[in-house]
Amino acid sequence: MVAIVGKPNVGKSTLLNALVGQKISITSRKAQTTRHRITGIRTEGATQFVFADTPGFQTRHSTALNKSLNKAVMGTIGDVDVVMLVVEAGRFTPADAKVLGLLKPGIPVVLVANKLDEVGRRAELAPWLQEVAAKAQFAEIVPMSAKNPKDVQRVFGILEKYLPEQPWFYGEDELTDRSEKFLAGETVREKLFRFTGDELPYTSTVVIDKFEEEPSPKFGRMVRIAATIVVERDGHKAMVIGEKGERLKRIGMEARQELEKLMDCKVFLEVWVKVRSGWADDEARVRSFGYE
Ligand SMILES: Nc1nc2c(ncn2[C@@H]2O[C@H](COP(=O)(O)OP(=O)(O)OP(=O)(O)O)[C@@H](O)[C@H]2O)c(=O)[nH]1
Repeated sequence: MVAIVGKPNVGKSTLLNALVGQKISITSRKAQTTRHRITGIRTEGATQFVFADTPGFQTRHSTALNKSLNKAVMGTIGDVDVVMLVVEAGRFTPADAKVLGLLKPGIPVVLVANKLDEVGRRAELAPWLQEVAAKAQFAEIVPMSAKNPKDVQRVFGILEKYLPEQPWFYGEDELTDRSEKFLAGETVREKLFRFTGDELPYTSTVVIDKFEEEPSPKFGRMVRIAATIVVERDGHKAMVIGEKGERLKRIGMEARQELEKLMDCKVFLEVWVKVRSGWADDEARVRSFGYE
């Protein structure tokens, strides 16, 4: 069991997807796009790596949503064999220190200095590496780029050393223990953020209202999905819908195409947009949307 922790936007989801070898978690330029603990599984030779992705640790705002996110981080890091603490190479901020402070003593921590490709000259990194080495007893410090396949491959050999000998938890071909319904919500959310760029606040979410499966003589299997994008303001709703509904159409179309590939079946997807102002501050509502 490997936990991937770190403040928002350092590249945890990118790293998880690269390690699993297939897109499981969503990534975006916007901070805090990962809201759930997502398990990705990779079996390499005799070793099975089970990864837990965690939401970026939010320290700035303290809404009900953020409290629930922070609880999810705490829940993940308690019971794993090794923790990968992801930071950006050349930077160790107070937010990184805060995440480090949450880690349970006794569990080995591999410090991943990600986005190495953004560091101009590697020699410049040496003093920084020395500085961070003094911050804690890291099992290893790994400067790398989650976008470089060679670096990612090297990570398996590093993590392996910290894993116990025991039977595998999952089958060799399994990639995630997440349901298709969950993946449907994540996929719509990824497209939503991709097509709205930085305009839409991260408090917008996606709720799956319907997920019905039926056999189909023509396609083998068919799934009907209804999704609602919940935003906080009328202005955000207009933004999501776009001119003449173009943007919403695009979000729905791309999400449907991706889901058909992911689930290997015919998908009918309806996407609606609703306004719920202030939902991020309402604890009961946060729970009803599935964030505990
Ligand atoms: N240049 C470069 N960019 C990267 C690398 N890894 C991730 N990124 C980019 O960094 C941004 C954030 O990546 P994510 O994987 O979504 O980050 P995250 O830590 O999961 O973010 P949260 O979900 O907010 O916690 C995206 O634009 C990625 O493409 C890397 O090795 N090099």
